[in-house]
Amino acid sequence: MSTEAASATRIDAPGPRRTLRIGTRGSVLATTQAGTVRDALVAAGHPAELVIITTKGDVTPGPVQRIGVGVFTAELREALLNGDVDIAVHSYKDLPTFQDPRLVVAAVPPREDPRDALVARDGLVLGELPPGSKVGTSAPRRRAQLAALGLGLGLEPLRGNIDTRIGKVDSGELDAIVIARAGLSRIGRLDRVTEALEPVQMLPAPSQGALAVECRADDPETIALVTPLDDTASHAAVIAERSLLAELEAGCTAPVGALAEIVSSIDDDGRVFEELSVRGCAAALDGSDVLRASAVGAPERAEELGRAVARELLDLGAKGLMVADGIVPEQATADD
Ligand SMILES: NCc1[nH]cc(CCC(=O)O)c1CC(=O)O
Repeated sequence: MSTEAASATRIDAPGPRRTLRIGTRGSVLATTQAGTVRDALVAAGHPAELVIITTKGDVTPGPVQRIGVGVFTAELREALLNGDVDIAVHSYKDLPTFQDPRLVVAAVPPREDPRDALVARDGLVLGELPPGSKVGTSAPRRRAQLAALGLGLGLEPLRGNIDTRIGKVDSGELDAIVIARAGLSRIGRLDRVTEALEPVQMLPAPSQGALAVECRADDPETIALVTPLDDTASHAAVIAERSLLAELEAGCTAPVGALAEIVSSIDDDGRVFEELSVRGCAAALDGSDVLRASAVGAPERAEELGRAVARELLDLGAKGLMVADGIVPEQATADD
């Protein structure tokens, strides 16, 4: 077979094999996450490579609340819209709730355990930390819920990548930190978790532990390649949690927690069926008050369930609680 014939065969084949370009931030966590998407695409026979993109959140020090909306995601979305990459992989909770109509989240891969994790000195759990212990976390949601526990902990600001954060416990600068368990899991550091915080004490950030695999809305070819990576249960949970957040008109720096989970129920005839349980909370920043609400229903009604829980929180006075604390929803962004 001549070279010409070989190349003619390739051109005639359905869907010529271009290498898919996957945009990601450059941190170990981000490249590990995006690497799982690349590996899944390659395993399915679609060549793919990572393209590192630096975001404002990577280069700007200081509290993320002050830097602006979408600090970890705006440049990735720009690269996607410009056609510099075909796919962007984000930590879902870093995405603003506003969805650009030119982009679609084509897949939510199976979610990691969404809980927050305590990484404390000497293997301590939360209840063993003496009053006055220095606990690092910048997310208002975590600060508020920790304060509400009434343990007398000293809450300290915390930013930087996961290793930097853990380093503050190792050096003795802090007694403990609270970070997403999913981040530790993805980079193989679960051994450092001294307690996974139960959602009754600490509801995670909406969509924590989930990835968003985003494509251009006008690129059906890439969307079709990415769709098989979607996990229906994870996707439904994230839709519920984010519609809750959107209905509250709050961003990821608001003291709002949400967790949706598929649970098994039994009907009158003894048949097992699946439902989506949605829990949400809105807290005063100082932890003086935490409002809670929940709903259960068919997973197909994820968006509606999330909104219903949000409306119940609003009826209970969530807006006043958050606005009184100086949280301006329009400025809210992700540092959770
Ligand atoms: N912007 C911070 C951020 N974005 C995603 C994660 C962890 C992984 C996840 O929740 O999916 C983290 C770190 C943290 O909250 O401790």
